[in-house]
Amino acid sequence: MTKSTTPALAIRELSKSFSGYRAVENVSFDVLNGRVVGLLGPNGAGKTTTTRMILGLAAPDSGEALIHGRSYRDLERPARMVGAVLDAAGLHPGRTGREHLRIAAAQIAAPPARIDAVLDEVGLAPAANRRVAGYSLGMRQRLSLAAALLGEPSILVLDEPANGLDPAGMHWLRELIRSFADAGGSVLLSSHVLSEVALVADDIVVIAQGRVAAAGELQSTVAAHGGDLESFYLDLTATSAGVR
Ligand SMILES: Nc1ncnc2c1ncn2[C@@H]1O[C@H](COP(=O)(O)OP(=O)(O)OP(=O)(O)O)[C@@H](O)[C@H]1O
Repeated sequence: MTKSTTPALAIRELSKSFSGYRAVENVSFDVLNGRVVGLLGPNGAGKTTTTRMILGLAAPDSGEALIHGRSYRDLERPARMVGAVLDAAGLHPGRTGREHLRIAAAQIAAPPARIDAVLDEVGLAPAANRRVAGYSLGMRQRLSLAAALLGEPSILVLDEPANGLDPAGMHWLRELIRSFADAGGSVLLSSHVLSEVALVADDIVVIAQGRVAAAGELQSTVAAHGGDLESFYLDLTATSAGVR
């Protein structure tokens, strides 16, 4: 893991508009080393757009997203720094899980031995030689996570990673995230499942209508409000029920 006193992720006044529509406005927050940060917000709040800017998949209009002090596009070996699970839709149905990982490993020059290691880590080894077309949603999520772990990154950016996982899978994912952070890694976890976030996150960032509505250490932030994470979240986002 990368040891550093700078934040693993430093999001600084990020803004992004689409055809004049301000999807993300002046968003700033940090993800510190060894912390799990839950990124929460209603549909259309700007979470995915923020995540895409962190990963260099969308260019901000202003502001910056720094990964250990550098933008994603300036990283020499980004997959060794950041692993991302955005959605499982990009998987080719005709390829096996192992073939997917072989291609991904070659792209980032990860040693072939990593393929079996990550298959074991995500519990997909028994299905590795089956075509992705026959995978359940939860198995596809596990495969995406395996690909994210190939480069042994110190940061994980996960967008709805629990989608499709069964209760045992959710428990497994929580343990994986927790042990990743306990070993010094950092996790940005975007999720609508508040109960999952409450169980695993150290810090939360709530985005509503493109802006940061609240950010801070989970327990103290929720305690200061009184009630639980759900009532806190619902109060903060009450004006943005329904998509923008
Ligand atoms: N490529 C794009 N072109 C035009 N508008 C976009 C584009 N990407 C996102 N938007 C708009 O920006 C806003 C923020 O979208 P974003 O996907 O970031 O929200 P989100 O918080 O991830 O939502 P969800 O929880 O539903 O995934 C939405 O109003 C969306 O319609």
